[in-house]
Amino acid sequence: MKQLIMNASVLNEQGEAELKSILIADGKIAAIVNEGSGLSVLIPEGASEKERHIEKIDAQGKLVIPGLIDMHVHLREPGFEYKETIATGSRAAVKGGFTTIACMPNTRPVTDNVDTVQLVLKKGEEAGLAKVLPYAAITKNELGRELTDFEALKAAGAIGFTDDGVGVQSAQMMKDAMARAKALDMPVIAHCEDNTLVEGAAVTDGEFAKRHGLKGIPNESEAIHVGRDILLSEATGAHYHVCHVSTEQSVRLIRHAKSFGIKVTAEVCPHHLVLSDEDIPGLDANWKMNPPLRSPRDVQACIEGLEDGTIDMIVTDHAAHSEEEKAKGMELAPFGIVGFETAFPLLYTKFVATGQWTLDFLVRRMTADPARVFRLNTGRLEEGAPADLTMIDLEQEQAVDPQTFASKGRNTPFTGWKLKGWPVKTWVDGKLVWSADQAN
Ligand SMILES: NC(=O)N[C@@H](CC(=O)O)C(=O)O
Ligand SMILES: [Zn+2]
Ligand SMILES: [Zn+2]
Repeated sequence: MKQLIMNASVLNEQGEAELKSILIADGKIAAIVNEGSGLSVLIPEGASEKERHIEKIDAQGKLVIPGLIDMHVHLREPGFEYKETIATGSRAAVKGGFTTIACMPNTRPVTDNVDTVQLVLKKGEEAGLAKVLPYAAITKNELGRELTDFEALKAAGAIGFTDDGVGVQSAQMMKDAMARAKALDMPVIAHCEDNTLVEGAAVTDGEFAKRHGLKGIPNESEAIHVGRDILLSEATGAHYHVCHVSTEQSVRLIRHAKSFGIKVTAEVCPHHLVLSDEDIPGLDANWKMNPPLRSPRDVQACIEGLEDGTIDMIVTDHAAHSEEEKAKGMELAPFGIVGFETAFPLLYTKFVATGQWTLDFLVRRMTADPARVFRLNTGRLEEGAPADLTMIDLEQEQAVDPQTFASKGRNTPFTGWKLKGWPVKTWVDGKLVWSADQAN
């Protein structure tokens, strides 16, 4: 059946909002016409009764954008279903306006084999919500000792290689990985962390660590890998994508590499754009993630990097943990926070509502830019594109309440934050997969 979203506020090429009607047919955007053009332009003359039947949805002037894309998420299945499952994670994703999500391989077993890649794809399809794209591990068990079978993993449907959760410690291993990825025209996505510089620390090396007598994670532990891997990307020609950039030094290195035409791309998380270590209220592990919250100067560098295109896209690094795990305190709890259900309103409120960014800029960094970097057939509002769409109520203001999350994870530092710009409906391939007014 065809659907018509009427009175939708749509951003045009110039980033200006215009009122449009969007016709969806066969899971695709069939037409986008000026509001008020009438149905006659959409229904061919002599159309049958069936062709004339269109379900109408009145957007009432709300924003409709391409479905958000999140290229860095943890869905925990298989192996850690008590934290999250592919079904609960996908539901949290579409509730947050995300229609395509790429999940990390630090599951149990690690997604280092064909069966697990296929299992993730199958569970993603069964959930029938967001499009779930699996990454495969670079090394077996993410132990950094032996490369996985890149050819077979690509053939099974993996979209890139990463040992996220841990850095690949050996430069030779990373170089071999990039050479093989290059031969297969696949990206290498890297969690950048030199273990010899970290040694069990939980927070950044800075004011907060000093005040609480904690060991610190220095900026160089990230940037050393970024610098090393940029050189390896140059040597091998591989597409190298930097995970969750958090330091001024990493931004500087990536900017420099891009100016030399090296094939490096990068992502940043909302929390690294909005919070610094100075905001951490105490030893609450809901403020613990990897990389850690850095100094205000690093936050500023990440914002500037995103603004000038050094950093290509925003990702959530959605990483659910159980309440018991997070109750262990700052030093013992696992790293990671959830992100799907707060990302858009958080960034809209902090950067767009304040006038620092245009709405179009924020939307591009969460849709067209990740689609371009990872060559995905989505992320654009265009005739013929898949009908992956998100409707957002820019006026609705609401406090973040983790008890209402669709995710199993409640681990967020944003509890109680009053935010605007909440997603209200999400379509994937033309199917309405989430609607605020139908949610319980
Ligand atoms: N980001 C995190 O703090 N945690 C991630 C791992 C990771 O992304 O490195 C996790 O799997 O929990
Ligand atoms: Zn990581
Ligand atoms: Zn991650």
